[in-house]
Amino acid sequence: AVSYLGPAGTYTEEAAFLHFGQQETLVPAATVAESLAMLDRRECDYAVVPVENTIGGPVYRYIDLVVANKGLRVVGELNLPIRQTLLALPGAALSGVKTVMSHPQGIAQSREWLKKNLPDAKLVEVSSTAEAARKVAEMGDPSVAAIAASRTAAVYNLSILANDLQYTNTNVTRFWVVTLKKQAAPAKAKAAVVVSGPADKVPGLLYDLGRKGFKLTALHDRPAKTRLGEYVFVAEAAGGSADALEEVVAKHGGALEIRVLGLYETKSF
Ligand SMILES: O=C(O)C(=O)C[C@]1(C(=O)O)C=C[C@@H](O)C=C1
Repeated sequence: AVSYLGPAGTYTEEAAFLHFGQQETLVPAATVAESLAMLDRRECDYAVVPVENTIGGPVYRYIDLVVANKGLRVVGELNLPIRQTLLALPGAALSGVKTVMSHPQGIAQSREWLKKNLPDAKLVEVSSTAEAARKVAEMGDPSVAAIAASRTAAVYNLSILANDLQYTNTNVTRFWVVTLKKQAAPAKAKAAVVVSGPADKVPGLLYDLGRKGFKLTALHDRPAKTRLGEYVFVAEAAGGSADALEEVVAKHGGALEIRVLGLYETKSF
């Protein structure tokens, strides 16, 4: 089974379905933390987690949760185009909308549209886009709207008041598929490594990764919570081999603490 940030109708559910199809049961969780806890409790084998969006940037809360659980491995990645719609009760009018609810990323992606079309609306952050839609249906108040996927309208019997709220039509969210299970890595893949230590030791590591065929695709710095100048970096790089990665990790493993978070293939939709 696969856990995802629920309820039914989230983008994470769509990503999970695109990755696993009918092969796995999809199980909604109230939060990403809860969806990862389901792996610890062996209730699910995999979890799908949003990690980055074109407009909203990295979802640090979620990346930190994945990194904090040292047994987790990234075994897959999906890039999913995100088109945001405004959902409300059937019969509701855009001019009557006073409150807009969504996941923080949904609000961030729609900020320009909201400023132009609903400048006075109160913005309320909830746990997911589908949770916002579910709440709109439950409240039965036509002045409350949700930013969510168009397909989510049908899940909660809502109407679409507006389409394409996202700032750009190249809006994409990146998801990781994570697991506690041991799984064979593909021969040539994208790699994610968690690197802890002083910042000045990192360029050497990145240089050697590049030399060995890994093209850097992302670099995140998170607080190590030890002292200023020390960080937990998450570096992602594509195109190298497992052997080359092992070599580079061995070379730099003295100056830095390096953990391979995963070797995985990327699917873009
Ligand atoms: O709320 C959802 O529908 C989610 O799946 C979460 C999430 C995210 O965390 O970025 C996923 C894709 C979109 O960028 C908006 C929200």
